[in-house]
Amino acid sequence: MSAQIKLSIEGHIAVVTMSNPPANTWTKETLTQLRDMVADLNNNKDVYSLVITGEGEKFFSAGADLNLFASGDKGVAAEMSIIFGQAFEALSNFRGVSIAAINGYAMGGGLEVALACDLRIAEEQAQMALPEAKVGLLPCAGGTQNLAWLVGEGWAKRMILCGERLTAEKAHNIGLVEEVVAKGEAFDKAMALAKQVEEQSPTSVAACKSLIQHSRSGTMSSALPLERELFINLFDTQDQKEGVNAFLEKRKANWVNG
Ligand SMILES: C/C=C/C(=O)SCCNC(=O)CCNC(=O)[C@H](O)C(C)(C)COP(=O)(O)OP(=O)(O)OC[C@H]1O[C@@H](n2cnc3c(N)ncnc32)[C@H](O)[C@@H]1OP(=O)(O)O
Repeated sequence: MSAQIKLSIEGHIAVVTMSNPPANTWTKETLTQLRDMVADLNNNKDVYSLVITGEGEKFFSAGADLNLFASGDKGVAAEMSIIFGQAFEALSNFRGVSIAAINGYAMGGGLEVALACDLRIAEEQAQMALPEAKVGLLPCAGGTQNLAWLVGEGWAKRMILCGERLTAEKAHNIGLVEEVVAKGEAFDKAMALAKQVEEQSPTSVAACKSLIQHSRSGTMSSALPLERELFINLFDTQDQKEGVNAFLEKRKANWVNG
């Protein structure tokens, strides 16, 4: 079977393209491909960031392939919810910076994959929703938690309980996406941000990301000692010495990701 989740590596950036026409929907196969791809990328020390986008002009992703749920088979529900969890948790835990370039509709699991990323850039015509309840389902791929965390309970409830679909502008106003760009420009903007990431030490970025993730589940009293511990651990890396010395020597740092 040809890849429906396509990968290309451009310098230090992994470009992941959802390519399952017509709506770039998620199936067991596409989720397995994403899960395994992110695991491989985590082992590639040359990759510092990941940009994910949808093929075509209309859809980022319309979420789970609803044909899979038509029979009402509970076994399929269990299988799909597990692989959704594995794929999107792998993405959330990606060592580098992940950026969703939302180039069209991001619905259900299609928005949840963007919510599993660190950053989101949407094109002006993109629309976003978690409409699972409209079809008797619920967002089972982190959506209830990630959305509420990102935009607060009020807007999460408007979107999940009332099925409200947001324009890119509205999504920006409530903090669901950090930036809105013109049609056709999300990918280039995401790549530019990923290039910006290359100026940071990848070891620092990985440690900082794990600390920010910790803020969701840990307490301040556990986070502050962890911050100090990871700060001290950076001094075991070459990147720490390279970064400080490059500054003092007024030159660009050459990261080794270690
Ligand atoms: C844990 C995760 C759970 C989930 O993700 S559940 C799924 C949540 N997602 C949705 O409910 C979105 C369903 N799709 C839509 O509501 C609409 O699409 C849009 C509003 C996004 C766009 O509407 P329009 O412009 O009229 O396009 P169109 O004709 O509906 O879609 C083009 C083709 O794509 C297929 N399609 C769209 N979404 C899905 C889907 N989620 N599962 C399976 N097929 C889908 C359609 O059926 C159609 O196909 P054809 O051209 O053969 O008629």
